[in-house]
Amino acid sequence: MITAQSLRKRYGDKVAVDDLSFEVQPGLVTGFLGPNGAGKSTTMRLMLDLDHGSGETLFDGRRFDTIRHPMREIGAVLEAKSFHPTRTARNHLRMLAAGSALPASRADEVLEFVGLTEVRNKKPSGFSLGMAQRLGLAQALLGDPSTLILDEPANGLDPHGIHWLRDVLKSLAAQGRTIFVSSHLLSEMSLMADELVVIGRGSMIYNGDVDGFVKRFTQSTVRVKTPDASEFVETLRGMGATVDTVPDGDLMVSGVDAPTIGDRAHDDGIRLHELATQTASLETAFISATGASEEYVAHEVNEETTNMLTEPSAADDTNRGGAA
Ligand SMILES: Nc1ncnc2c1ncn2[C@@H]1O[C@H](COP(=O)(O)OP(=O)(O)OP(=O)(O)O)[C@@H](O)[C@H]1O
Repeated sequence: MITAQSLRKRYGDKVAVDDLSFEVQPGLVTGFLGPNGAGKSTTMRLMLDLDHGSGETLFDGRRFDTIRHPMREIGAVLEAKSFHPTRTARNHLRMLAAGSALPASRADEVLEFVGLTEVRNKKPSGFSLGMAQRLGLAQALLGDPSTLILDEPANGLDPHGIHWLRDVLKSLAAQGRTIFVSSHLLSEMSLMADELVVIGRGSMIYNGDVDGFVKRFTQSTVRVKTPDASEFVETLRGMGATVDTVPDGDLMVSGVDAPTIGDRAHDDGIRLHELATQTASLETAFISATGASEEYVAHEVNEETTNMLTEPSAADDTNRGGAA
């Protein structure tokens, strides 16, 4: 288990991580989410003593600096391409294995596991981002650690690679390991993570299970298919529901749950052909939860803002005229 307590980090006047405390449980995948610049990488660096700040992180009750062979307990990948510039992938891992009193054969095992056996004698400087991610994971798994901390491990992987990574992390968690992983791929995170830590501008927004996050930050909608729609709409609005009609005539109802709608339809003799609760996506919940804490806000995409990219300004016209 990881216990992070009161983590804080400033860069000059800027507070990058602001009093973050959370626990990461073994046996589960915990996703670490936040908009760009929210402080995820800084938090991970603080956890691993790679950055100076305040607060404390305990791994199964012990501080990082008291662990004799950290690679055998904590596997981490914070930067995809941080490998020795001249060594081959295999030698890079063999050196690390030696430093942690692990057998050299372990390098080949983890290379095989991540699918890099064919390129093991090549230098990682020539690797694609996806290959570098696989090598990073191999490095993290070298010491068969009980804890994994991975910053954006899916970045650069193709769809097969992402699918593979998900299966790997879920099965490592099922073995009882503690997995803490950041990602911007929310659809992937919704398939992979059991728990979430969500931050914005360095502060905690949510810590708990994925379903709880979606429920807290979105409103579920009930799709109602009925031949008596025009009659039932008024009833539903009278119950305080918000009702929209979609093109096929179904009603999209929010503010009242499906059992309440079904009971009322039954009482009023309304015929229901379908009643389905539609839960919002993790992406919708993320946007709702972190919108106010977004640091880098782009223009909304509409015709006017798109034209900013394509229409030459008056000044440009003048310049072009001058140059002609
Ligand atoms: N070395 C640094 N010097 C100054 N400011 C920094 C430094 N590193 C990070 N920051 C600032 O700290 C804040 C948190 O950055 P961090 O990289 O931890 O965010 P992040 O959540 O990992 O972002 P992203 O999702 O874009 O990778 C940002 O505002 C960033 O500009």
